[in-house]
Amino acid sequence: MKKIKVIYWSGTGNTEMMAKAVADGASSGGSVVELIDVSKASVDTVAHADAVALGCPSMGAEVLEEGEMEPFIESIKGVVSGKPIVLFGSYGWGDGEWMRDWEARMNSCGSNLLADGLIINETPDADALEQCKDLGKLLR
Ligand SMILES: Cc1cc2nc3c(=O)[nH]c(=O)nc-3n(C[C@H](O)[C@H](O)[C@H](O)COP(=O)(O)O)c2cc1C
Repeated sequence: MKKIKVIYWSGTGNTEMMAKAVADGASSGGSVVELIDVSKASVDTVAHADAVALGCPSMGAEVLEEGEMEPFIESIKGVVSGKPIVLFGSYGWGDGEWMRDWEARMNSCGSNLLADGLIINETPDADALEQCKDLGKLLR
């Protein structure tokens, strides 16, 4: 059975809602799925996973959240080569630049990105949550 980790940071809950839906989709195939706040994740969490979903909203000026998510992504650079990964996150007023930069960064570490990063404007509606579930299914 596959071990799938959904690791996220969320300030006001929008990306957390996405993360729960991604985890829902990922578990629909009987895989073992764990939803983890990034503050409780480590390099080993990613290293020992068969597939990983990473979620973070656009923060700062089109960057990852800098206190926890940014250092975490930096820390996992050495263990993501070939790893099946999907990225997701909520944003406000931008055009998704943070996600494009994040994808490029994961690609440069050799990650196996299974889809384009899923970006949702502010609070996900029912359709957005379905998109999150579908994203999660790719990890199964
Ligand atoms: C400090 C701060 C910086 C932000 N910077 C951006 C930004 O550069 N681009 C953007 O599109 N949205 C930006 N936002 C909006 C958030 O990405 C948006 O509200 C998102 O839904 C928050 O997700 P969360 O509820 O998971 O924290 C920012 C929000 C905050 C609080």
